[in-house]
Amino acid sequence: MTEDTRDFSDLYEQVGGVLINIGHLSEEKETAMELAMEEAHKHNVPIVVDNVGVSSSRIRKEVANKLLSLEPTVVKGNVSEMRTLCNLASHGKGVDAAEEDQDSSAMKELEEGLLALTKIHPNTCFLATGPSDLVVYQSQVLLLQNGIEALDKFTGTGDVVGALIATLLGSGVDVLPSVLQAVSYFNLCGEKALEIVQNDAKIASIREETLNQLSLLKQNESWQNGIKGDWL
Ligand SMILES: Nc1ncnc2c1ncn2[C@@H]1O[C@H](COP(=O)(O)OP(=O)(O)O)[C@@H](O)[C@H]1O
Ligand SMILES: Cc1ncsc1CCOP(=O)(O)O
Ligand SMILES: [Mg+2]
Repeated sequence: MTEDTRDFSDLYEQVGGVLINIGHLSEEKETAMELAMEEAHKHNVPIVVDNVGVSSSRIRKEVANKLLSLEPTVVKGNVSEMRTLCNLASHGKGVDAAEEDQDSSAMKELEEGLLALTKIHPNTCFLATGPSDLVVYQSQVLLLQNGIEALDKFTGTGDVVGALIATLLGSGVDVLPSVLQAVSYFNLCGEKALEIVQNDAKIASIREETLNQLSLLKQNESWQNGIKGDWL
């Protein structure tokens, strides 16, 4: 909502959760993001960091590491971005993940990399998104399987997932259920959208219907029955 540090004292009286997205980075924003995290801790507000584009520049990686050292509640990114955070080779370009980083051996390597990170950052939950979504929190590992391919084709999908996690954390839901429900809810919105637009499966139609479903899917009280995933 803001990058103006003068806003912080008023906003922190109102917010339940904060989302720090490094997508549009600048030197000024780096300082603002660090301050936002310090203030969040003072106000006991949970923090989500979205490492947008971290595979594509040295500066982003430095910023991501600095933000990680400030103990966010959740750190997320697509699988290529999270490989960069683990110091694994990443094929990510710009804000996009690469297919080479999504196969099963790459996912196993990423799981091990994230488990190693949780040893250093036991209070942070890590989420790597893609065709399967890997959640690693302390020694727990969860692989989620909902979603549709089109969610990788339009920009801003990972951003929405980050916002949903911050919203759930901000309303008092525990860390692991917040991440699990946010990812699964968004991906089920995509699945429902594809079902609805099947005769018009153009990218903008799927996008629009996925966004419609953000407010509609929850009207089905048993939406959680559609969640697919396994503990590893
Ligand atoms: N090929 C895919 N199949 C199913 N779901 C996907 C696929 N790609 C991405 N998603 C879903 O889209 C959302 C955004 O993921 P992703 O595209 O990896 O992140 P980002 O937008 O940050 O690059 C996540 O909920 C993820 O599970
Ligand atoms: C927030 C932001 N800043 C620059 S591009 C972008 C969007 C990133 O998109 P996605 O969430 O699909 O990775
Ligand atoms: Mg995306």
